[in-house]
Amino acid sequence: MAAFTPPLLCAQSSIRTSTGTSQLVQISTVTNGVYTAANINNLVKFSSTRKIALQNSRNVSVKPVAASSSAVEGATSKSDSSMPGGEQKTMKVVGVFYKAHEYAKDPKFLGCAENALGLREFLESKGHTYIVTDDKEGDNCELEKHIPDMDILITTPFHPAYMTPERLKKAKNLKLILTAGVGSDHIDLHTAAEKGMTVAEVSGSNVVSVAEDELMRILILLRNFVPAHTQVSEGGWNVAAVAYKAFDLQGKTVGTVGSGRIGLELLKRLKAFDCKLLYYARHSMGEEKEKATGATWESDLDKFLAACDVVSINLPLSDKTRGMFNKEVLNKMKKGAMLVNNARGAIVDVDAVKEACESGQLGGYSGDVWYPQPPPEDHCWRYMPNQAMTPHISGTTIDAQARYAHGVQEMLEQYFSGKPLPEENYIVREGELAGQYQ
Ligand SMILES: NC(=O)c1ccc[n+]([C@@H]2O[C@H](COP(=O)([O-])OP(=O)(O)OC[C@H]3O[C@@H](n4cnc5c(N)ncnc54)[C@H](O)[C@@H]3O)[C@@H](O)[C@H]2O)c1
Repeated sequence: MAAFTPPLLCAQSSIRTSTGTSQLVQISTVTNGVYTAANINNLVKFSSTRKIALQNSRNVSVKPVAASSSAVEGATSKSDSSMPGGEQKTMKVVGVFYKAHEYAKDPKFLGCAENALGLREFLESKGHTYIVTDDKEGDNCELEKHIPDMDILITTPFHPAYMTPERLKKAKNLKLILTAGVGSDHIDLHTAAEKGMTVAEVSGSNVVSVAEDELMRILILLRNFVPAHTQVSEGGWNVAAVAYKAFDLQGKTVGTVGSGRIGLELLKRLKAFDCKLLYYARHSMGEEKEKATGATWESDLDKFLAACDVVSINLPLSDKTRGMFNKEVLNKMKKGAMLVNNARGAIVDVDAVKEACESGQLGGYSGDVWYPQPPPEDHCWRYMPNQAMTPHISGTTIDAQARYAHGVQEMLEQYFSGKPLPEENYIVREGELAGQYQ
């Protein structure tokens, strides 16, 4: 790459972020001399001392700086063995999304099978074949027909296409699996790694959507909202039947298990409610984030559980977290504490949660994640007491759909032009699993 030149509209430029990393960005708009750069494409080696404000991973403000021949040491794009390297090969792309039927009319509803993440024109104009289906279960489903010759698979956690070792082994041409959203546990990541496949998701795309939803669930449980709403919808009126176990959030101890992107966003939101905030994590999130949230790190899970009135789970589903909230762990929580789980259904033991809701060990359980998805009609969580369950909705708001659809298109563009994907999106790369899945 040539030496740094002041950014022009629609040009690419290397910048150094406030966190010290260097990035290649696409300059898209300019207001009052401040350039907005989107589409962070690439990591480059770069030694400028210029600092810019990194607002979030996809939106950077860049002040133009005079050209300097010493600014760029040289851009080194890490090559990725799975990239087509700029070949013009046409590919078979398969997308698996939930069907929206009568709700699909609004074109902004990008996440459904009918609107196919808004990718059809983009893919077909490049000569690629784009097959989209919601039919993902069993040996005779539509997805199975395409597994042997698909090149790219796009899936979503909201309607997960379970990519078992058997399915991945049959997928002889499959090189790239993209998750429209966050959480790629529906893919057998170890097999994908063994087979040299790349798995990537749109990291950060729906973390605010989930954190807002978790805050809502915490309030819904504490206020005993669901029985109150059911009561009036059914023609009843009984204040006592709700008020006997309705509580304020203020003054309670609320904790998140996991303090990654969602855990942090939740803590930031909870700060306004004047509660005591704890987080359980493998590492401290650092002084700056602790100060910003007012949260305290507890590295001992037993002590953490014993202290919390409300616990929110914000972990990926991995070999280490599967079944983590079993009967023994639930019994370490305060009697009557509330549990919110928007992470993954399989992180908790289904029967242990049901029994704890029945016995009152859990004062309430709320979440939007199940295993499998969709769950059977007779799944016990639908019928247990003290629950505020929903289908998997928190990360698929219309706003989140726009972000993850954009993120998927961006990754496809990168892949087709032989460039690496945004660093933070990789879940499996060159045989290695991302840190959060280890
Ligand atoms: N319900 C939804 O719609 C929805 C949407 C987005 C994400 N999610 C789920 O939430 C999860 C978290 O998302 P995120 O964006 O915050 O991810 P993240 O990678 O930013 O954070 C995950 C955190 O968990 C920690 N962690 C992993 N294993 C751990 C262990 N064994 N013990 C303690 N900590 C551990 C990691 O160190 C990391 O800090 C996703 O993996 C996904 O499963 C759900």
